Amino acid sequence: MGKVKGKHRLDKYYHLAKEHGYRSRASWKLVQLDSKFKFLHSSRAVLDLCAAPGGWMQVAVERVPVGSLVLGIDLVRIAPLRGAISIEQDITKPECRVKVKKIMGDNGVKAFDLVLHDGSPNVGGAWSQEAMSQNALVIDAVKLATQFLAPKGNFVTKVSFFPQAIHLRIWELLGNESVVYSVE
Ligand SMILES: C[S@@+](CC[C@H](N)C(=O)[O-])C[C@H]1O[C@@H](n2cnc3c(N)ncnc32)[C@H](O)[C@@H]1O
Repeated sequence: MGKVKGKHRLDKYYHLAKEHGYRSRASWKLVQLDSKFKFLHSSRAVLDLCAAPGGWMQVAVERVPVGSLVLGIDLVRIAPLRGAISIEQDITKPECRVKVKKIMGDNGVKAFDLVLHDGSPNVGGAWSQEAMSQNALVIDAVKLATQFLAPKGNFVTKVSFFPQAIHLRIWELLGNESVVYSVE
C-alpha cells in the first residue's frame, strides 16, 4: 500500500486495506458503499476517475462480473492491475474524453454502467481554496459521467466539502434519484 499521511496513517481502515492487499486506504470506502448499495455486481463497464494508485479499481475488479471493463484514469501512472485498463489523463481535458471513447470502442462498450470518482486536486494552500478545487473537480467528474453513463447507470463520488451544496448541483446534472451517504 502507498504512503498514508497524517491522521489516517494508523487508523482501522489503513489496517483493513493493508490486510486485504489493497493499494489504498480509500479502497475501504468503496467496499463500505458497495456493501450498502450493491452497484458493482451488475456493472459490466466501470469508469474510475482519479483512480491512482488503484485501490478502488482493485475492489471493482473483484466484484464486477468476469469479462467486464474496468478503466481507471489519473494524472499519474497507475501500476498495472490484472483485469483492468488504466490511462494517464487529466479528467478535465477534452483529450481525456477522446481516449475514453477510443477504449470503449476497442472493447465493444457503448456506455458505462458505473462511473466512480475519488479525486483530490493537488493544490495545497488555504482550506477554502482546497474546498473550491475539490468541488470543481467533482463537477467536472459529473459532467464526464453525463457523457458516458448508461441510462439508469450509477455515479459514485467523494465529496469532502459542503456535501449538501454540491448534492444540489449533482441533482441538476444527473437527476434527483441520487443519495448522499457518509463514510469515515
Ligand atoms: C485520493 S486519490 C484516489 C485514490 C483511489 N480512489 C484509490 O483508491 O486508490 C485522488 C487522485 O486524484 C487524482 N487527480 C486529481 N486531479 C485529477 C485530474 N484533474 N485528473 C485525473 N486525476 C486527478 C490525483 O492524482 C490522485 O491520484
